[in-house]
Amino acid sequence: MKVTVVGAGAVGASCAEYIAIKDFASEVVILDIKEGFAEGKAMDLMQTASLNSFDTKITGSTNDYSKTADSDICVITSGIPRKPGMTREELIGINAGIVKTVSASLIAHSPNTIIIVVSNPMDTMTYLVHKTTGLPKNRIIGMGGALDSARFKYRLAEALNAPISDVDGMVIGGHSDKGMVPLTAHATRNSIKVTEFLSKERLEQVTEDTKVGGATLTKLLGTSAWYAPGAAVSGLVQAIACDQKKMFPCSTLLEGEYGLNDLCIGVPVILGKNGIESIVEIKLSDAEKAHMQESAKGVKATNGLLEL
Ligand SMILES: NC(=O)c1ccc[n+]([C@@H]2O[C@H](COP(=O)([O-])OP(=O)(O)OC[C@H]3O[C@@H](n4cnc5c(N)ncnc54)[C@H](O)[C@@H]3O)[C@@H](O)[C@H]2O)c1
Ligand SMILES: O=C(O)C[C@H](O)C(=O)O
Repeated sequence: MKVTVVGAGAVGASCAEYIAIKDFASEVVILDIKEGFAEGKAMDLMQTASLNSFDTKITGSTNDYSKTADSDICVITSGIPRKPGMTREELIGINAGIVKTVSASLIAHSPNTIIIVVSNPMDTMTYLVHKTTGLPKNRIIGMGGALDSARFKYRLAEALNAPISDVDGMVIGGHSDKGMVPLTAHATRNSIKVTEFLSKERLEQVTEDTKVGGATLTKLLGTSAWYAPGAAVSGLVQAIACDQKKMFPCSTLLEGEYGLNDLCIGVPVILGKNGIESIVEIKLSDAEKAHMQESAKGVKATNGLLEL
């Protein structure tokens, strides 16, 4: 199993590290445009192999896509992150050009690959990959919901004063400050709905804190987060590499599911060796449906800025 990660920055390196530590891939190639940067990150990570007990071989490449040839899975993290006060949507001007060029170069060397898009604004970048590469929809996956759900569980555990392992919950919708739809009515603590334990007001606070999770970290760090994003990507990569048939909310092209068309947005999917093996349609309340429609409107407005 060969995995390429484009972008050796904060998220790309974190993602490569988590993939290696989980020790399911034979090879991880990190590629960056900055001279020597990916090679340096790869060497530093390889020097953790004996300490962290993994056998995954990590190599780096300065923009030489021949090194990525025949990758089973490619992760795109290249592009600029936001600074405090910015929205993810403001990154479109620079990141669209990068994602378009990078995805074409990856596919030229790995025509059968599955692509995971991380660069922001992620739902729109995932749609761009659809529009420009012609890959089948099961092989283009946007990562956002897995991260947002992890943040949702963190906030739920905080509100419940419970260990995170007690808590389950999912965030669907767009990966944006306003577009996320945390499914509070479906969230549970050990199979009991959290609505049994938390007031409506406290759950509204959890929802709000979840939606601005990325912005909160960006304000604290001066740039956007990387540990949880890297871990979330590694979870998707592992589910595909190990054919786990796990359910994650991922951004995928919708063709009528959830009453939505011609956009990529986060919905629950099953991930296995073919990438997105199916889209799971769950029953939403009228309020949740309305939030999804509103979220889709936002994603479509950003898609409208693409020069296709
Ligand atoms: N979808 C998500 O949940 C999620 C989570 C975190 C970050 N992000 C996004 O991921 C992206 C990367 O964030 P980061 O914190 O790692 O940024 P970073 O600046 O640390 O790293 C980005 C890297 O991309 C490289 N790069 C730029 N253009 C390139 C090109 N054409 N080819 C190859 N490499 C290129 C840069 O040299 C840099 O090393 C941002 O757009 C950020 O918003 C998304
Ligand atoms: O917040 C960001 O801009 C980065 C990423 O999308 C995140 O949610 O951490």
